[in-house]
Parts: sequence; C-alpha cells; structure tokens
Amino acid sequence: MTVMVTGGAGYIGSHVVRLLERCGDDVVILDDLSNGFSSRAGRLPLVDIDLCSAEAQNQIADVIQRYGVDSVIHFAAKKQVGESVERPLWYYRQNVTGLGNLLQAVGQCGVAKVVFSSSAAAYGMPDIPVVGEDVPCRPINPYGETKLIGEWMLRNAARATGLRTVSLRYFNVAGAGWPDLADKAALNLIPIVINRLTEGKNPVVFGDTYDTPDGTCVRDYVHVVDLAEAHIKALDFLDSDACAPSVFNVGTGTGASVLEVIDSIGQVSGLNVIPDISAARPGDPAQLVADVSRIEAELGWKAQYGLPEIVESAWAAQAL
Ligand SMILES: O=c1ccn([C@@H]2O[C@H](COP(=O)(O)OP(=O)(O)O[C@H]3O[C@H](CO)[C@@H](O)[C@H](O)[C@H]3O)[C@@H](O)[C@H]2O)c(=O)[nH]1
Repeated sequence: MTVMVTGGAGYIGSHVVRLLERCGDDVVILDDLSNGFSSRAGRLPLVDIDLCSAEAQNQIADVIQRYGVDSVIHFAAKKQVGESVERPLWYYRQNVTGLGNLLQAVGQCGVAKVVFSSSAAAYGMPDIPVVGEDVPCRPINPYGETKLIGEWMLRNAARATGLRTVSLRYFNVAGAGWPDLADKAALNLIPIVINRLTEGKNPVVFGDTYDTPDGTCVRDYVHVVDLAEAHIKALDFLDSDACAPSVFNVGTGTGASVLEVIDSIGQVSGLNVIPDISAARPGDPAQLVADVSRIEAELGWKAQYGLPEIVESAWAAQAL
C-alpha cells in the first residue's frame, strides 16, 4: 500500500508518517513547506506542491500515478483561528480550494480512500459538557467553517463516486512522540506556557470566571501519538466492507482546565509556576470535551496517554 500524506512534514502529519513507516507502508509526502520542515520527512519522497494553485490537480494526479497511491491522508491546511478571522477568504482558498483540487485528482486517478483532518472547531460553542458527533455543528469562525465544509465535500464525493472517507475531528492535540517531530510553533496552550517558562515569564490564563470547577476553560487534550494511531485505525476501517462515510471525534473523553494544565507543567518542569490571570479570550467556549464512544466502538481506538505523558513529552522535546 502507498499512502500519500499531504502536510506530512507538519507536526501531526509527520507523526502519522512515522507510524505508517513503522507499519511497513510506502509513503509519499506532499508539502509546500509553508509550515512543515523537510527534515521531518527523513529519506521519504517529499513533493513540494501548492494544493491551491491552478496546476495542482494535474500535479497531484502525477504523484498519485508515479507512486501508485491507493489512499490519502489530508493534513495540508491552515489552522489558526485568529488568522482565519483576519483573512477569511484566504482561509477558504487554502482549506477548501486545496481540498477540492485534491479530491478532483483523487477522483481522476480512482484512489479509493481518504482520511481528512477535521476539528472540534466544527462544533463551535456547544453548550453541553461532552460533545458527541451528532451535536449540530455551528462553527463560529472561518477556520471551523472550512473544516465543516471539508467534511461535506468528502461526504458528497463519497455519495457521487463511492470514495471511502473518514473525517477525524481533533480536540486539543499536544505532546511529541519523537523529539524531532515536536510542535515548533507556540500557538496552543501547552507550547505557549513552556515557551514562556523557558523565557523566564509567567504563563497567562485567559479568564478565570467561566462556569467550570476552577473558573478556567476546560479542554480535552489528546497526545499526538494517540491521534496518529487513530489515523492508522481509520485506514484499516476504510478497508472493511462495512464502512460508510464517517465522522469521529478524537479525544480522551476527559477534560483538563487551563490551571490544571499549567500545574502539570509546573510538576514536570520542577519550576515554581505562578500564572497571571488576564481577560477571557473572545470566542472561547467554557468547556469542550469529546464523547469518544463512537470511535471506540467503530474503530477500536482509545487514547493510551493522559495529560502527564502529554506534558512530559512536550517538555522533554523542548529541552533538547
Ligand atoms: O496562553 C494561553 C493560551 C491558551 N489559553 C487557554 O487555553 C485553552 C486552550 O487554548 P488553545 O491551545 O489556544 O486551543 P483552543 O482554543 O481550545 O483551540 C484548539 O483546539 C481546537 C479544537 O478543540 C482546534 O480547533 C484549534 O485549532 C486549536 O487551536 C483555551 O481556553 C485558551 O483560552 C490560555 O489561558 N493562555
């Protein structure tokens, strides 16, 4: 089997590539290196293609044919909520046009299986403690909208052509499976806090008056290696006869507050961490925790790691 991984030089994509290699699969990576690093590809073939360009469909089709690709895992996309609010049309181009070109090439070449990297951002701000896949999706920013549209595109392509698809809605991904693949962008809570501590600064808590046990926002933090395993399970699922176009949450089913995360980082680092409290960030739901019963039942996947392992691996990677 040859798997084409778009965005395979990125943080999450490179973890999936490494697991695929360990499974003995052949891999070809498509990445424009706008956020990825070629070093993460090792000796694997890496093709630099801008998925949004006018030539993309033909370029992707060439790669599919050259490498005998029979399945695709699609990560290549932009993922910053704030940036998506500032540059909405660019986000639609990056995330929707890019996927459209990929699906055209997939259809043209008869590739059978696609796994899509979606997001809990598709839900928006559901006012319930634990979010199942059937909760109505009401994204509140262009980023979340592009992910939901991506799910629709896959579902419709599946109906029209028989393409087999899985969309995985990631909750809060963090940690590192291998230090060389660690998240180098400090855009999310755990890397941001670690960065501030290494610079001798206090971490900042965005709001402590939410309706949660300690007043700070609760999220479902999932280890990037667990998340990567979910993609391998998704590919297996797409090989099974029973598979229908499907959406699965990928989380642990357990929430941690911002203060609990910062406390865990203090324990792992051995530092005396004193957080500063600032105003709440607009658009942050108080709590977002995954119902993981569907992915456990249908893919046989369950997170193996919890917050301590996530924080330990992230801390160890930055220390190198
Ligand atoms: O310095 C910081 C950074 C973050 N937070 C809080 O920490 C929590 C987590 O924030 P962040 O790591 O930015 O993640 P989310 O805003 O929950 O969004 C992430 O998780 C979503 C899915 O759940 C994805 O869609 C997004 O792309 C991804 O960034 C939120 O309550 C933030 O307000 C702080 O208090 N201080």
